[in-house]
Amino acid sequence: MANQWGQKAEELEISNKVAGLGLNKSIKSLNQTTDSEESADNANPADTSLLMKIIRQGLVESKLDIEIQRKDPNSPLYSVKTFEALHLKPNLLKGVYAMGFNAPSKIQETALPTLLADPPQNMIAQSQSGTGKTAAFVLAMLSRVDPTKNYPQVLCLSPTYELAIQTGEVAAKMAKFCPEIKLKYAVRGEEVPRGTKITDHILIGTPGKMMDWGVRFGMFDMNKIKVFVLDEADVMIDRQGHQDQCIRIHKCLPTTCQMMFFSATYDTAVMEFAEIIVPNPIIIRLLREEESLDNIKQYYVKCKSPEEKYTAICNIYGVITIGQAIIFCHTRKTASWLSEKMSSDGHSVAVLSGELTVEQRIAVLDRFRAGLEKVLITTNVLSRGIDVEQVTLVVNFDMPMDLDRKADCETYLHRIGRTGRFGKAGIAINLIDSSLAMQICSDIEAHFGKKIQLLDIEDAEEIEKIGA
Ligand SMILES: Nc1ncnc2c1ncn2[C@@H]1O[C@H](COP(=O)(O)OP(=O)(O)OP(=O)(O)O)[C@@H](O)[C@H]1O
Repeated sequence: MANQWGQKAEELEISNKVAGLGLNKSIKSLNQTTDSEESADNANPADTSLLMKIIRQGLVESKLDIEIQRKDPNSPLYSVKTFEALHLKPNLLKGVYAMGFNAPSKIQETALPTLLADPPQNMIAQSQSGTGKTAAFVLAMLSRVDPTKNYPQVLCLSPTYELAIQTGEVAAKMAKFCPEIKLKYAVRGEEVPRGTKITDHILIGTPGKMMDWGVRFGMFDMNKIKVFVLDEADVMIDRQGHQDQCIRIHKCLPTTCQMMFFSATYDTAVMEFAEIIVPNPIIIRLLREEESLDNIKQYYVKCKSPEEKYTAICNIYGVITIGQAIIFCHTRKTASWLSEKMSSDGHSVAVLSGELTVEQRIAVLDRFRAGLEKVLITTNVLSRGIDVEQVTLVVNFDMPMDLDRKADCETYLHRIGRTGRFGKAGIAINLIDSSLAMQICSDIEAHFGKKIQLLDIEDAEEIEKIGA
């Protein structure tokens, strides 16, 4: 059965998974601001997570420490350096190795012994995208199942259809040698006739479907659920609709149910919510590798119009040798105007903005990574998460600002900052065409305490110096 289920995941090739699923529609409906070409083009968090998952090429290793908080000092806590030390069922261990995992990742070292311990421990875990969270909770889910009992024992909630499918695929692969474990997607399109009792052991899906099956139609007994996983907890809880559904599902779970919340980020409100609904949790956080502005030479150029901004970019290009560049615009309209202008002047340009499906975004990023285009013009759909080593120049065609038109320092950092892994030197150029943009630039300078120098774009010698 696990195979059959795995087959379903495999049948859904990336193109099927991400295209034609109304994702484009969901981007628009979830994020009103992307509706107009002329309004700020921002990222939808669920789409960003999906994009990150799909484009990731492997594990993000971290040398940073894990921070652990536990309310109950008696709860066991130890870490493992090998998967054998977890005493998994042999076929599960075989599945883990078949996936090419030789040793637990940093977050897995700490999370797994706790997740597998008896009596079960609740956990709230945070670590950045790509550090092995999904693999950790999926392994815990599979380990907890008693396959001799034919009813749902594990629920795993994801914010969207596509993210649920991603998690399901990991579970299917890991359970490859455990055909006795039955898994089922609780997502749109999956129908169970009324009056049927679900016999699968693990349900992975979205809150609406899970509510319908478990709470509204009683297709399984919520009281028998042993493990409840909330994946992408920040995205789940951030959206009011999901938060209500999560609470309603959670209320029907037995007090003995083990809760596992996993997320790349938790803002304060989300963490407060998590701590309310997860009794006595062990909280683990893998400190994230922060971006920094060290190694980045920052400049601003005064311009009077978008045309002058364009000329500024051309002047810079004419004088210094640039590996690859990313240019950030505020709206889709500006992004497409700029790309047309640059293309007609013979630059090889790619555009990545909010109207593209996740599949199209991946294609654009793949081409850019491969160096097929030298310039990537984008909006805030890509402020974070693209570590392209060869990018040497970042241009803020429009300065990042929040909804109150104030400096958005965090976005600025994500746009131009580098992590230690990609710590090569870079150049950032801010194009300033209004007093508001100037104000934002000064606020950013003050915020980071790092000088942003004026660059005279007419002066080739000066431009040459920045490339040196
Ligand atoms: N122990 C491991 N050894 C090698 N590769 C691993 C290990 N654990 C996970 N991976 C791989 O690393 C990548 C990232 O893992 P995973 O998807 O579990 O991260 P994540 O933290 O859940 O990311 P996200 O926040 O985007 O969901 C995947 O390709 C996964 O197959």
